[in-house]
Amino acid sequence: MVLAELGGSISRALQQMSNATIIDEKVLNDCLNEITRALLQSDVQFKLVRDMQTNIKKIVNLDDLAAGHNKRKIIQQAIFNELCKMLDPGKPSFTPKKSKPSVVMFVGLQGSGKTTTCTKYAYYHQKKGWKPALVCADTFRAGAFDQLKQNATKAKIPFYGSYMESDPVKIAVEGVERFKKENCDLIIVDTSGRHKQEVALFEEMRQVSEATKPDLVIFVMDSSIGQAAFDQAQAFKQSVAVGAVIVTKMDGHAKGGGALSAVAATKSPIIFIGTGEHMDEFEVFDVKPFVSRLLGMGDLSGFMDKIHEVVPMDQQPELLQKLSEGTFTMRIMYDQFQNILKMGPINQVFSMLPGFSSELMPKGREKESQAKIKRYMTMMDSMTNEGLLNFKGEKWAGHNWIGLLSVIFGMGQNRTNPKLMNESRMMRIARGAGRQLREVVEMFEEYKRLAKIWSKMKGLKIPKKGDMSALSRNMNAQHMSKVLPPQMLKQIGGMGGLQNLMKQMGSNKDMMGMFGGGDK
Ligand SMILES: Nc1nc2c(ncn2[C@@H]2O[C@H](COP(=O)(O)OP(=O)(O)OP(=O)(O)O)[C@@H](O)[C@H]2O)c(=O)[nH]1
Repeated sequence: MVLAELGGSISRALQQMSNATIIDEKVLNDCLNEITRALLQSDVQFKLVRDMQTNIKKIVNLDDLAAGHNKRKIIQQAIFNELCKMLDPGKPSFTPKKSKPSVVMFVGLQGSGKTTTCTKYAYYHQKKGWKPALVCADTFRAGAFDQLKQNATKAKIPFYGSYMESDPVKIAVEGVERFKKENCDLIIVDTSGRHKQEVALFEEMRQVSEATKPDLVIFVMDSSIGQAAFDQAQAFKQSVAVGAVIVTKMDGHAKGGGALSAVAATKSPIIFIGTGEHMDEFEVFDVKPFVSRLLGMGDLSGFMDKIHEVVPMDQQPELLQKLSEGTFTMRIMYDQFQNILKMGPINQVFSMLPGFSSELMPKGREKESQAKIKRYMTMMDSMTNEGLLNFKGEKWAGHNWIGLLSVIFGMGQNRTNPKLMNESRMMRIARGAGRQLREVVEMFEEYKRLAKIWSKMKGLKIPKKGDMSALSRNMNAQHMSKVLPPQMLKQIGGMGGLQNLMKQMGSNKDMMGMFGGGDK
């Protein structure tokens, strides 16, 4: 994932500092130099990096800190805050209100992903009960209207545009008027991304903006543009009142530091990120959880939200009921595998867990893990005929997705040969699924390990959507150590490392803040 390397480098710099016995000027400088180098390599603008370094040095004056102060904590907090500051211009963007018509104009260079992002933005709001509409005011690029029309049709969103009209201002005004009459509450205007001359493009943006009077102008940028981001964002800002940024292609291999520069240039927050070509690959952007993930501190609230997002509402009470009965069946495992596959890029989910930056997840493992789940599901499909999906190998109580993920990533406990059922039944399952007997045995091993791990998760309940208090009450190192899979605990540095991590984050409340939580 984008910025993963940056996160990895910063985490390492912090870790090295934590390993030092005494935190003196040299240790602090080494740590800051390492972070500076990482930021510059990620294409973050030089001035921003220099300012960050100066600010941290101002906050962390080692001479002034009395002996009793936890210097590590203060330094880490300062770095965390400065990174957040870089991404947070300090004022929120305009937020459209449902049932009150808002006009949102999208600007950005051709190829930035503007048209795709317009549809994603519309689709996102449509799912939340809005009535969005799309207007294509790009008359420069042949095919622009067709592309928007195609996207809009797929998402069942009304659209407006013209093959004949060459005046973008006229189309924009007509489209906005029409959709206002039709009571649409989110009217999205897509604009050109290229002109014969750059000056003409910016003049056109100014005119469209003047004529449609948008409530919000969103600047769309490709995360891979590097150092060019600052100038590009600033150029748009000088022509129109950019109020928010959306960064696209965060799923690629770009360095991504340009995103930070765009925030500085426009003094506007990033509100969403694009993480793929598909309509659903679009995420709300929150600074604190993002930086938290970047530094390998996890984003538990995002993780929980993701779970609530993918476990269908109607399945949630039934699942919880079954769980409280303490019965873990193959059917439950099957359903949860299905949900995990829906969770989207598994890497992304993984990076929300504390102790992991996404860099720690080796490339290629993602596909392997997904293939493994699919393989197990095929075998379980063949069990349906055997009536085995209600099979209960272990009694268990409590549930935890961290455990499930750990199993999928092969980080569970020692393998033991499960004598769960006789060989002839297993042979039948293998034949039915067109797989080897050894693979069926492997699946049962996974099942057994899963049940065993989950049985240890008793007590950590997934809180209701938006309610993090239950989780926060449960959060102490002792509990976390039981909840985290052994491999993950090892990554953090064992019980000591976990206690350290939690101490460094300060109180539970602070920690939930770091994890993007707190009751919302
Ligand atoms: N991987 C990935 N591809 C994306 C993302 N967003 C857009 N794209 C792709 O980027 C390419 C360009 O996107 P468009 O939406 O056509 O770009 P545009 O900026 O609207 O271009 P103009 O309409 O010419 O101004 C398309 O192939 C999109 O599918 C993203 O978040 N991730």
